[in-house]
Amino acid sequence: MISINNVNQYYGGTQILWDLNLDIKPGSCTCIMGRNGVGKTTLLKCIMGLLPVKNGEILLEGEPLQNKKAEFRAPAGIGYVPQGRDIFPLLTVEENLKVGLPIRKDGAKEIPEKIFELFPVLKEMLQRRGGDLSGGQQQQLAIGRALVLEPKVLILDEPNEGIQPNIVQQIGDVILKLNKEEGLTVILVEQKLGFARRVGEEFRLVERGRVVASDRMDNLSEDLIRQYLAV
Ligand SMILES: Nc1ncnc2c1ncn2[C@@H]1O[C@H](COP(=O)(O)OP(=O)(O)OP(=O)(O)O)[C@@H](O)[C@H]1O
Repeated sequence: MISINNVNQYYGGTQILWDLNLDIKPGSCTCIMGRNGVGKTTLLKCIMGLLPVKNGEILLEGEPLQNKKAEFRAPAGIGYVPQGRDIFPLLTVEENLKVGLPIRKDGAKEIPEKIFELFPVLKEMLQRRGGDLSGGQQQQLAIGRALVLEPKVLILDEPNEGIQPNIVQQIGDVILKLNKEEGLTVILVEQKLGFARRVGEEFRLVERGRVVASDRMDNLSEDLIRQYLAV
């Protein structure tokens, strides 16, 4: 579904991603894990075209993405929920959700009802400003906004950071439903091991800008956790 081949990325003179290779299977839920600062967010931003890669390939269903502008990602079928959510605080919930509609190829003008089935709180708060929502509600809005495009792949960067446990549970339920029942491919940067084990089928461990271990989540051993995740 998404293949990343030998990607190198730099901030100025500092190299962050080193010949990084990653393969995401269609219909899988893959957790990208690793300690703080190893390059997980940088990797997602490269996939989204928000950061340039020096060399290497990023393929979506075999099509190269790495030289295409960021605006190409959403119409190509990639939904993105960035770290820190990044909703529009002065726009209403409804306006936030409608932002992506013009990109839809089918010309749909209305927010799909499914968004409100997944996140009923968004329907109750349609006219509320995004910035007035709680952190958890903003996260649900950010996920809802990405889903309005009915993407093929949903990429989430630490969706549970700073979120209260009952909303974390709900976000987990939504990810499982989208992935297991609807076959949506999910890529998730996740630090919380319990959450990663609950929703993830596959893991990729990142260390110093490289993927150092890839396997099924069932095979995430105590040894790997000690080596690459424990602080
Ligand atoms: N805009 C930037 N300019 C320079 N260096 C940066 C920039 N953004 C990130 N970095 C550095 O790149 C490295 C990787 O950062 P990145 O945010 O990708 O890590 P991460 O694995 O997502 O960490 P975290 O779990 O803390 O979010 C870090 O050393 C970070 O300090």
